[in-house]
Amino acid sequence: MAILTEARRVVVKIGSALLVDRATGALRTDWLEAISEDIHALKARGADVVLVSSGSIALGRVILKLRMTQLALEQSQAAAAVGQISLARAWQQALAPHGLTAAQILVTLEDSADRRRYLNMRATMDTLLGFGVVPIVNENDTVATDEIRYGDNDRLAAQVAVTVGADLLVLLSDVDGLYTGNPNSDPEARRLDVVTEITPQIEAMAGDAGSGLSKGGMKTKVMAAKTATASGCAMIISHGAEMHPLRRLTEGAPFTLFTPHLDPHAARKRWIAAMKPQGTLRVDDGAARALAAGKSLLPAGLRTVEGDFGRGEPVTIRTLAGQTLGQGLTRYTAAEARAIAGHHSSEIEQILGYPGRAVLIHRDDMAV
Ligand SMILES: Nc1ncnc2c1ncn2[C@@H]1O[C@H](COP(=O)(O)OP(=O)(O)O)[C@@H](O)[C@H]1O
Ligand SMILES: N[C@@H](CCC(=O)OP(=O)(O)O)C(=O)O
Repeated sequence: MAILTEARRVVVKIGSALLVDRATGALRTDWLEAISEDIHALKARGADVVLVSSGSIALGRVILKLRMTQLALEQSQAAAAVGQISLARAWQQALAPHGLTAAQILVTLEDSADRRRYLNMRATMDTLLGFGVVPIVNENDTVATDEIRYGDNDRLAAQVAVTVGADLLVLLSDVDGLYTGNPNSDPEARRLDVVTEITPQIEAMAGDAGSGLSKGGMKTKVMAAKTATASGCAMIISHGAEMHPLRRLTEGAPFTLFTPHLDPHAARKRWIAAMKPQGTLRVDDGAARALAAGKSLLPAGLRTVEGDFGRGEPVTIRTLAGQTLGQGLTRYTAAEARAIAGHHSSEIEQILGYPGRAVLIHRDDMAV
C-alpha cells in the first residue's frame, strides 16, 4: 500500500483488545514483538513513528484482580495507574531488540486545548522524533475525570496526529474497517474501501464498541477521522490482531482509508492564519527578508511589540512601515518579547534570567 510506504510521519493507535488476551488478561507479548519489528521497518525507511497505546486499564484490572464488570471511574483510574507501568515496560522491552528507544507521554484533553501545553508537547515530540525515539502516548487516566477526558484513544490519537503534523494515522482495531453497519450484528454490512467525505450517512453507520475491553467503538473512530483529515492527515482503520499488522497492510490486508483534505503543512498554516491575533510584532527589513525566505523569526529582528499576549498566542507580524507579513504563534510573552527585542538568541538567558527558545516564532508556527 503506497500510503504506508510513503508516509513520513505515522501515528499508530493500538486498542486494548489487541494488546491484552481477552481470556487470560495477559499481555500478548508475541504480538508486541511482531509489531515492534514492523515499526522498526517503518523507521528504517525513514518514517517517524508515534504510538498511541491503550491497555493500561485492561492490564491494571487484572493485576488488581478486579472483576470483569463495568468499573467505577475511580477504579479505572487506579487500574490505569497500575497497568500503565507494565504497558510502558512491555513496549520498552519489545522495541529494545531493534535498537529503538521508547518514551512515555501521558496527556489529557486539557493538554491539547491549552495552546501553551500543546506547543510544549509539539516541541518535545519533535525533539524525541529527532532523536529517533518512539513516543508512546496514552491518556493520563489517573488525573482525567469525566468532563476533561477523551475516554477513548481514537480521538486522542487523532489529536496527537494533528499535533505532530503526521501524514498518516493508522487505527488498529478488532475490525478491518468501517462497515455500512455493525458487522457483529448486521450480516448485510459491507466494508468501505475509501471514505472521501464524512457525511451524516457515514456517521450514522458507526456504532458503539463490541468488546468489553474497548471504549469508543466505530463512533469515536469516525470522529477521529474528521479531526485527522481536516488537518491533512490520512486515516486508516484496519484489523490488528494478527501478527505483523503493519507489514500486512503493505501486503494487501483489507482496510478503510479516509482521505485527507489538505496536506498537514497547509492545514496547519490555515489554522494559524484563522486565529484572532492578540498583538503585533514589528520587525526590521532583515527579518522581513528571512521570513520571505521561509525562516523563523529571531528576537534580533524584532523592533517593537504591541499588545499583551501569552506564550503560544497568535500575533501579527508587520514591518516598521506597517506592511503585514503574516501571523504566527509566539514562543514568548509580550513582556519577554519586549525585553529581548533586537537581541541575539545567545543573550536571551542573560536578559530574562532563564534559558528560553532560540526563536521567537518558529517557521512551522507561522503563516506568511
Ligand atoms: N459500522 C461499523 N463498522 C465496523 N465496526 C463497527 C461499526 N459499528 C460498530 N462497530 C463496532 O466497533 C468495534 C471496534 O471498536 P472498538 O471495540 O472500540 O475497538 P478498539 O479497541 O480497537 O478501539 C467493532 O468490533 C464493532 O463491534
Ligand atoms: N487510556 C485507556 C484507553 C481507553 C481506550 O480508548 O481503549 P480502546 O478503545 O481499547 O482503544 C487505557 O489505557 O486503558
